[in-house]
Amino acid sequence: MTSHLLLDGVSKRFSNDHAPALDAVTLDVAAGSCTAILGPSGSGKSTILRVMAGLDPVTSGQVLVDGVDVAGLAPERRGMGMVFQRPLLFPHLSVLDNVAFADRVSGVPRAVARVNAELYLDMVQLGGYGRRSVRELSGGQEQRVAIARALAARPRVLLLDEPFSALDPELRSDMHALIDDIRSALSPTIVLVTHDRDEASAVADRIAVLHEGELLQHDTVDGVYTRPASLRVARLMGGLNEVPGIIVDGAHVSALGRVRLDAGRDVSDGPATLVVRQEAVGVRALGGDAFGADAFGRDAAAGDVVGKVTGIRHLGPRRLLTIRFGAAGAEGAAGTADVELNAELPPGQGVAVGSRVAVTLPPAAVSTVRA
Ligand SMILES: Nc1ncnc2c1ncn2[C@@H]1O[C@H](COP(=O)(O)OP(=O)(O)OP(=O)(O)O)[C@@H](O)[C@H]1O
Repeated sequence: MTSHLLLDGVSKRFSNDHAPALDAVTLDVAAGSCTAILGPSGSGKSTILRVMAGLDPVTSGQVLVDGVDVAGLAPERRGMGMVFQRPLLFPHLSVLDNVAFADRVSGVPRAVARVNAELYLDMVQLGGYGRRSVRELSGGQEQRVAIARALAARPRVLLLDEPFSALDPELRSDMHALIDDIRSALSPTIVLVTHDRDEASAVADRIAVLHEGELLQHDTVDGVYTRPASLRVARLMGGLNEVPGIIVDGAHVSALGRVRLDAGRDVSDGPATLVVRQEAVGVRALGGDAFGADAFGRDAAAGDVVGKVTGIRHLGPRRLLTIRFGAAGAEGAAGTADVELNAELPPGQGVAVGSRVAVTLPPAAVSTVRA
């Protein structure tokens, strides 16, 4: 029950007066995998799902399921199930009959359809709720029924359009676990639209980043976080550190000094902006204990660069430090502009505004983006 899904150069224009909602998007989703479509409001996330589902026709390009162009197929014949932000259940039907609906439409006798529906209700942990009216359900339960109803049509591709955005954080993480269960039991190909990067990384194997209808990057979760294809992707993924400079002999040179780059990256000479996640920056209080990411260790002094803490912001139990380098902070490479880095620290040892700290940038976490 799984299919390979390919968008090949898909564009969608709602009107000639406006920019396209999708602009020559090529997106390859492997059978049985889960891709999250992430992007700001208006970037084309819902449109991409709607053209996959056949709810909107493409302007150009193709949607291929297992290599077959589905342009001529009506939505219900594409082997896809869709779940929307609002569950859109049939209010006049019981929970069980909502889930049995797809079987009933395709001519399965009521008794058999109801037995099948029970199986899908069990899968979404609503066994025993079948006789209820949908009006008696909580928001999270309604969304589970909507998922069971989509699964009962045995889709090879499951399209989820922000289905959890109206739920509170605890329910959302229950739903993420439910998606894992569904993947283990049925292995459908899943495309999930979300504007929440934490949700994308919790649920998906890969993230596709959309901006103004353009696919900026489709990569593993680690890939989009630690090897962003552009500064826009880095920012959309919540990256805070951008250090302008120049690559010379395999190292990035800036106010941070020379930062060695992983040999596997593009290290050809020329202007480039260094990006490094705030969680990956190792910080050590000078003269004090080490803290920050353990992997860098307190003895990793060789690559350290010294700066001054100019700000601290609490992020729940963690803290986000702003550290300044260069003439206004501490030691920096002569002749280069001042620069700031952000470093996210786990709970534990304190550091005060004004303290001097040594910062380590592990080569595996450092990436560069061409200007
Ligand atoms: N039916 C339509 N008619 C005209 N323009 C549309 C239509 N649907 C979407 N658009 C436009 O296409 C672009 C992409 O819209 P879309 O709904 O796909 O974005 P989105 O990323 O899902 O946004 P959001 O996160 O706010 O839901 C927007 O500029 C939107 O105004």
